[in-house]
Amino acid sequence: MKLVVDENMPYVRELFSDFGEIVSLNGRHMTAEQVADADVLLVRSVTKVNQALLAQNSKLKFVGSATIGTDHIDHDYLTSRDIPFASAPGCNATSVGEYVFNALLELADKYQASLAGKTVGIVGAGNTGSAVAKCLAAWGINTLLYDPLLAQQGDPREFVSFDTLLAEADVITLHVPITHEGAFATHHLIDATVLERMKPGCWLINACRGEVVDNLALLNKLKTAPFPVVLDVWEGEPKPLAELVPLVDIATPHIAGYSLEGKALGTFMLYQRLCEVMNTSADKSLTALLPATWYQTLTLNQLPSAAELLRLCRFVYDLRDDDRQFRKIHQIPDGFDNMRKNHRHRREFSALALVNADGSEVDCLSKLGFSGVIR
Ligand SMILES: NC(=O)c1ccc[n+]([C@@H]2O[C@H](COP(=O)([O-])OP(=O)(O)OC[C@H]3O[C@@H](n4cnc5c(N)ncnc54)[C@H](O)[C@@H]3O)[C@@H](O)[C@H]2O)c1
Ligand SMILES: O=C(O)[C@H](O)[C@H](O)COP(=O)(O)O
Repeated sequence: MKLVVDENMPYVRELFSDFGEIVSLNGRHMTAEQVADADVLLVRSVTKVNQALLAQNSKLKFVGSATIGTDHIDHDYLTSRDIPFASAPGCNATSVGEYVFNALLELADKYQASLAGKTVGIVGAGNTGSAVAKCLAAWGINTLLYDPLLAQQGDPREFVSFDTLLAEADVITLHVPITHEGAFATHHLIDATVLERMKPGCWLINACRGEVVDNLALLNKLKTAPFPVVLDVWEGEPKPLAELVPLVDIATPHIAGYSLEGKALGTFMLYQRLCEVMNTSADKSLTALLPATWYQTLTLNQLPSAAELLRLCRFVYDLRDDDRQFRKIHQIPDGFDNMRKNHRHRREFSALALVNADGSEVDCLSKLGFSGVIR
């Protein structure tokens, strides 16, 4: 079999070599000719999988996307061709949760604000929104959930209306898929009108899809009435609105989900699904592939202050490094994609084991709400 895969997918050879020949390609520029004789196609979010890409291929047996979002997939077309498809729901949700938590700590530090008194409005309470809520709950930070679809489905959590969210949230963080139709379409959910309705000075974080925020409206707002903004995703990726970048507090190139664990789990979930489709047993283990837990001696109090917590979070993942690099490269041709391709995968908190300088165990990660072994 021939497997055509996005070159930015870790552990593909370790997991899929038994199935046949692996051809790694640039996902953004994959062509119909390149996939014409593929038996299996494994992509990430930058490959549009549709009739234009697949029309020349009559033997495709499986398409997988190692991502949470599936807006790049023409599901109807795959169904019409009877081609099995799998994505990787939730694979990088912890990574996004930790990114948003780190971003909040950075903003609090920059503006000398306390997170304790803030109310964080989470738009979309699925896997990534819930991961953010978990981190915040562990620190006693008040959250409001807005997710009319889950509310309608009888999810037992408490939800608020969009009006309440806008009226009460001191921070709004976005965790919805990009959708263009229906009562709850998310395209430009945050537009000029909504930006005016947010509480004055409300912080805004977008780590879902760029088009959920009207970037031009945001630019115009920031020019006249600046407020704290974190953008991991941009309208028009890989070419973000150049004028917008200097006006936001933290700017990164769609890497909120780029922990090693998150990316690896995406690949692994496709491996499991392909094994099912091919009726073969999945005998490989993700744990065996990931590098060992790493250890570090830090001097920390059992209940870290905000400053200590920030230091710990920066130790695991210093968001400022990605922000600094992004500002330098975002206008260079291919800068956005090259930064993503060469991104040094950060580890999640679950991969970290901490001991105090005196050798005692540090308990603060459980306080953070992150799962994992703490030694
Ligand atoms: N920046 C990144 O690296 C990154 C990583 C992972 C996912 N994402 C994006 O984030 C999106 C969400 O991921 P997830 O794992 O939480 O997905 P999910 O499907 O688990 O949850 C999305 C939630 O949004 C809700 N929703 C849909 N429309 C809504 C609306 N108009 N208002 C409020 N809620 C609405 C849904 O009911 C659902 O509960 C993905 O679709 C993807 O586009 C980005
Ligand atoms: O939907 C997702 O899972 C994320 O947006 C994903 O992490 C984006 O990364 P990419 O697929 O572009 O490498």
